[in-house]
Amino acid sequence: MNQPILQVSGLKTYYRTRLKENVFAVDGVEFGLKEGQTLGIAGESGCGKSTLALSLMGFYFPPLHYGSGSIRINGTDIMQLNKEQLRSRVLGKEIAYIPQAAMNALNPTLRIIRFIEDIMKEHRPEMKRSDVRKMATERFQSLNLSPDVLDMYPNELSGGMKQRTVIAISTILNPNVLIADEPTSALDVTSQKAVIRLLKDLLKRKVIKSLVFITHELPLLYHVTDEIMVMYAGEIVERGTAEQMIFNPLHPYTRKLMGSIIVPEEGMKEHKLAAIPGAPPNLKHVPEGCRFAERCTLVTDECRQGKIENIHVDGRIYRCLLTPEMLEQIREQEQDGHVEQEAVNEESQESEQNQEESGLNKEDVRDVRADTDDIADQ
Ligand SMILES: Nc1ncnc2c1ncn2[C@@H]1O[C@H](COP(=O)(O)OP(=O)(O)OP(=O)(O)O)[C@@H](O)[C@H]1O
Repeated sequence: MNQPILQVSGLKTYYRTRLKENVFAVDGVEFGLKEGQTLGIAGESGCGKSTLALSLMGFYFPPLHYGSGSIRINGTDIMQLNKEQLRSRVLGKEIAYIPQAAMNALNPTLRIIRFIEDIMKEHRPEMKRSDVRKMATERFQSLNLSPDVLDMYPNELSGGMKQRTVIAISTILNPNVLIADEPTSALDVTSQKAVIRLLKDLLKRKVIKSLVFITHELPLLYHVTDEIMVMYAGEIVERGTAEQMIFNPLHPYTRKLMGSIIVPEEGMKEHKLAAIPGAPPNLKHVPEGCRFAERCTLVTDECRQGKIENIHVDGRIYRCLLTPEMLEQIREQEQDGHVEQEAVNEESQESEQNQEESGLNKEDVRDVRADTDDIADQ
């Protein structure tokens, strides 16, 4: 297949606090992204998702610092570029980033067209204002956004429309990679679906060539991305296809994450939640061995020693000492226990006590996917 558009190797980045302590927020991250690929990044709050996004953009401004590793975009290691080269050659063109809550950061005193004019002034100074407007109008029309929006102020737009407008502005230079950080959070379900439809449209029309979608809602990614990576305490602990990660997660953390997430969509409201006991480790003092060990029900002494290597199986990767066979055996035991528990609960009418250890009901996720696809096809 084609070469990766984005190739990240051994990336380590950290925050240097005012007290001169280091917070190792991204610690040895490796992954590649090819043309046409969509990759989801999921994990609890504070596991390093946004820091990874900032790092990929080369946004190293104190307190964030680059430690080591490489970030290659179309073969160019962006860590070898100076700030000016990064700004003129890479940002917005090769890789674009929509930060969390970007829609609330638009200057309220400017009409939408001004944001686009400013970008084009910087990157295509030869373009006349009238041509910029023509291009913006065509782009908005092609993405099913009303061109009337171009003459409106941000505060005149609804939350969902504002978010879609931000996405349209951020991709105006047709970046190879779009990184969207929690683009659907704080939106109602209808607006979430409209945002997802827009992202799919951007890919279909080849405005963008690949997508990285960051969220703490792992199941949401099933509708959006082909592959999913789960982050925990600065590391990638598992990567696989969306199908594998949602329905057959291997890493004990991914399994817990699947059992703990609130998905505000039809069909999932009945899903019983099981919070993950404990908290992630302090990233100022990362523990030896597996970083999830303190919260893992399958922990052994061995997990707390040395470096935990990635296991590669069936095209997926996970970081745990347990083999796939052992994990499968444990899953079967859990499921047996779960079925027995359900029978007891039915008898005693105490079904609320019944909490799943991991994994969603397959029908639930498929219902939501069908629902989203319906909307996407409209
Ligand atoms: N400016 C900062 N200075 C010091 N530490 C920081 C700073 N910003 C983030 N961190 C720490 O870096 C770690 C990773 O944070 P990050 O925001 O990347 O996580 P996240 O997974 O994106 O979380 P969320 O989903 O809440 O945005 C956390 O331990 C966080 O406390």
